[in-house]
Amino acid sequence: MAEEQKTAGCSEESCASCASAGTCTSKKVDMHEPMNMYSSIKKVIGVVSGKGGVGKSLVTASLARMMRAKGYNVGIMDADITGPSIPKMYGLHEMAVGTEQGILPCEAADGTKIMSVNLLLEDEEAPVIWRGPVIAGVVKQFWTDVMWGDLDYLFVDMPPGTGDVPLTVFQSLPVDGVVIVTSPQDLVQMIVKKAYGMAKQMNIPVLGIVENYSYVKCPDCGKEIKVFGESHIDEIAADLNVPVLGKMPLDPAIAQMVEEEKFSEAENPYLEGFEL
Ligand SMILES: Nc1ncnc2c1ncn2[C@@H]1O[C@H](COP(=O)(O)OP(=O)(O)OP(=O)(O)O)[C@@H](O)[C@H]1O
Repeated sequence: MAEEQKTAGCSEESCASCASAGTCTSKKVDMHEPMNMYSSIKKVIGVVSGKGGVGKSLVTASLARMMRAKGYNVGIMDADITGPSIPKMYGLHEMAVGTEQGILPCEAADGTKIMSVNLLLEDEEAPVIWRGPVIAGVVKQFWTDVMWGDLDYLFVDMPPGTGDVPLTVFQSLPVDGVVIVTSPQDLVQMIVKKAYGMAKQMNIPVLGIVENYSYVKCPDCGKEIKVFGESHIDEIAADLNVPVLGKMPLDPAIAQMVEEEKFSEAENPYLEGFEL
């Protein structure tokens, strides 16, 4: 294995428990890819989940909307290459334009800049059947070849789990922090800990946890029904010493914004009151 591969992303903790500890002579190597020369990005925030289907894309877009409503310049990199959902949420169906200098992200109605594989495909319904290294290469290009312009925040919607693409993003992009999205189910503790453990090993701060599908509010009596059972997110967050940023119900109003492709007008009252 190449020296860079061995050391890049090693944290002090992972070095301490590594089989090569004490004998490893290699120095840490910065594997970050160069940002496109027409980009200036102040903060990169990854949105991760230990498993699929927890509403990670919805939380990514909600965080982007929250910062956009505060007046920040915001971008979303849809790194969920095989399951891209961000452009549709914002009603974007055009193709991104490329120039000699790079690719221009598409702009949503609220000014959010978006790049996704769906904005590069002739047919947005065509499946992406690419092997891991090709997908990882595309994600890197979203950083090196996309002309993001001046952004205060770039949110990266990661594919679920702790596989190849999250690893590429963590190694190639200067990620300032991650937000973990989860749902209140049996396996949640184990799954959140996996996502948390990966960020820690990569030396990336965990900014907090968002619980989605926490409850459903009865439209008649207002009672909160815990469809997936009682939440344990507060205990898990306390155990990991990270804040809970929000608990989101399954909300038909939010689902409708997505369905109508009008997320650029969406407000998510369940994710407010914190700084990123
Ligand atoms: N709190 C919520 N209220 C209403 N609808 C929601 C909520 N959370 C997610 N949804 C809807 O559920 C669907 C799946 O959400 P989303 O695409 O964000 O999941 P995901 O975690 O990104 O999926 P995957 O990880 O498998 O790619 C979307 O149609 C989304 O609009």
